Amino acid sequence: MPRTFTQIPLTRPNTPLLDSINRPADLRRLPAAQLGPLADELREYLLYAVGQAGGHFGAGLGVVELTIALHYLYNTPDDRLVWDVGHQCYPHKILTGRREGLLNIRQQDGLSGFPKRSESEYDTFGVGHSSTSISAALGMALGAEMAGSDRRAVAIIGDGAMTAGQAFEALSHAAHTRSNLLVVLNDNNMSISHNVGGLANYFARVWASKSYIALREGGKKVLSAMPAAWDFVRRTEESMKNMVSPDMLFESIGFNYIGPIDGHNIEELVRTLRNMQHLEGPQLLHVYTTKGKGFAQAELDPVGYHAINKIEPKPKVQVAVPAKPKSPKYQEIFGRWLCDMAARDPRLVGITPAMCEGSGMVEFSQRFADRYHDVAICEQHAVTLAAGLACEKQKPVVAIYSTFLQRGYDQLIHDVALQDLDVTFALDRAGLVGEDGATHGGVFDLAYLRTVPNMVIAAPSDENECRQLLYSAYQHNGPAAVRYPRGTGPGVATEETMTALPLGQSRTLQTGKDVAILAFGALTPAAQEAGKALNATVIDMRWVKPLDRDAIMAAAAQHRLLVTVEDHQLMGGAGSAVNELLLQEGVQIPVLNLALPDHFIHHGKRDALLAQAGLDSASIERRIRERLDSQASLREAP
Ligand SMILES: Cc1ncc(C[n+]2csc(CCOP(=O)(O)OP(=O)(O)O)c2C)c(N)n1
Ligand SMILES: CC(=O)[C@@H](O)[C@H](O)COP(=O)(O)O
Ligand SMILES: [Mg+2]
Repeated sequence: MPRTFTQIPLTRPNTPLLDSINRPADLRRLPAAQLGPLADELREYLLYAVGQAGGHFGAGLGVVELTIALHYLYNTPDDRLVWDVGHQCYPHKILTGRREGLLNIRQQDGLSGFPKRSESEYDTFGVGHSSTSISAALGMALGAEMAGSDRRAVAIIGDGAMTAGQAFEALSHAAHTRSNLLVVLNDNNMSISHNVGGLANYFARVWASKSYIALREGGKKVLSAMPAAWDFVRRTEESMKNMVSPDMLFESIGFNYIGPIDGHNIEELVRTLRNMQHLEGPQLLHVYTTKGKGFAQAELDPVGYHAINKIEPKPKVQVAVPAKPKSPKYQEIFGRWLCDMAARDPRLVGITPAMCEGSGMVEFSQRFADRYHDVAICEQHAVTLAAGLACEKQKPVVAIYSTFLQRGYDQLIHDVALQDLDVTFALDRAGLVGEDGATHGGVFDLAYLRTVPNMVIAAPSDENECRQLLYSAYQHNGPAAVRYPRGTGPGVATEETMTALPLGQSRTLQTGKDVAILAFGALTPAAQEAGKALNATVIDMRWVKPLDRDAIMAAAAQHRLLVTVEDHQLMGGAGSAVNELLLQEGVQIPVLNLALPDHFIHHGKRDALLAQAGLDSASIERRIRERLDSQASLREAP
């Protein structure tokens, strides 16, 4: 039985067995009887390391035994393990030579919080977004077949990730190719929030069906190579399964379904996986686990312990510091606006694809339960569902992380914008997100949204602007997006009243000379600071689409240099939009576009990453001065 911990160790625990494993080959030399004690040590080390570094917590604790069993039985890295989402990969990283590196996970230059091909040969596929593992593992299985290799491919996917369409697309195709692919369904009955929907209910019923479990336990675990005496048991089992088991689902698709088994019973895991290892064709092993397993509070509160912050050491000397009122995060500004708006407008419907807490929708989900839809990890469905609601004159608000809306892009164009439907997109985590890194960067949305006819896009510069622009976008009768960043803003108090700000109208924050800074969104305070030092004009543009044409033309006429500032890729972003406008208008003026460069920005602290990209106030000021200097020297040149 795995041990249960009640405290996160703050000093390095003694883990002699774990320390002897520097690669999975070391693990494979252990006698099976040592795997249980190893799981205890691994779990304790995991608690310690995540306490030191912060990061995803509950999911990793839930797959300690599964990770050990898979690396024990499969010849990794030659055999391919593909982790879905990847937030549960910390035990995998510990066993694959990155034990000490875990202390710096998600920190700049430290390990990535997700599997990453450039980090280790054991990380067979880069992830972060969910529900890709079966497709990728199937591709690997087919690739092995083509190369005449007998290497195996295993996808490990959670019940949350299994709700997405792509997972089913891949299952269906795997059934067609009959490839040697193992899908391990790690079912803990949790997404980040409680997993919702028919599939989740189905899995829960299976696990609850003790009679089926008892029958299966009394019988044979793997249905292959079955002696004749098992025929009767098998027939009985088949009929039981038809009542309660998901093999109705998976077997009718074309998978050989085994399970559910207890994913914390390492002996049973090893036995079952070993039996399945050489079965031909697509296999699905259903494993039942507990999110947060082994840490009492996380087991009780898996939502709260999905991820944790680093545990800060207590200062030796306590200094009395006057408490500073905590600024709300943008997600809270959104959540409050959503409740206020819903109280006013009975047509408002709030939709989240499995990100209730992160999107600040907990209060809304409780107060307006009949108008709240957590659709599970189904971004595409979320967008088209909203389109359908809008057809019926309801007012859907899709709260979605910028990075995850990438999944719903065709739906946004084809189902929403093309029909000019009245859907509001609250795009959270726009810009760099920090510790989650490149997989989660919300740095493409302006490029992919502003090319779409009928879309309007707002980029608020502070908390009150966010509230007012959400209101304005909601009032707009058509598709509208409001993008705002992860975390807190500059601390501007929000006005209770909501005022619709005119579409495509900016506000001038200060008037200066020579330089006009056109700031889009969250970097406006940094731009303003730079603008003060430079005595520049600073305009909070508010809208990326439509642009405030008149303000830009006036700024171009009155200054020597236009500067655009945004936390988005340079290509296709707001600065590009300004360039296009100037070109179309035939205006010739030097322009400096300050935005993110054309490479992926990996994990680290958001502020530090922005500074490195030259987008903090000091860098903005320096880059503008450099441009002014080079313009001056150009003018002086003979
Ligand atoms: C496309 C996409 N949408 C949303 C998310 C955010 N997300 C990360 S983990 C997670 C829950 C996954 O649940 P499950 O697969 O069951 O794993 P568990 O955390 O339960 O181990 C969600 C919604 C994501 N990573 N990718
Ligand atoms: C793995 C994943 O996709 C989520 O857990 C994500 O890390 C949440 O990000 P936030 O912390 O910004 O809500
Ligand atoms: Mg789950």
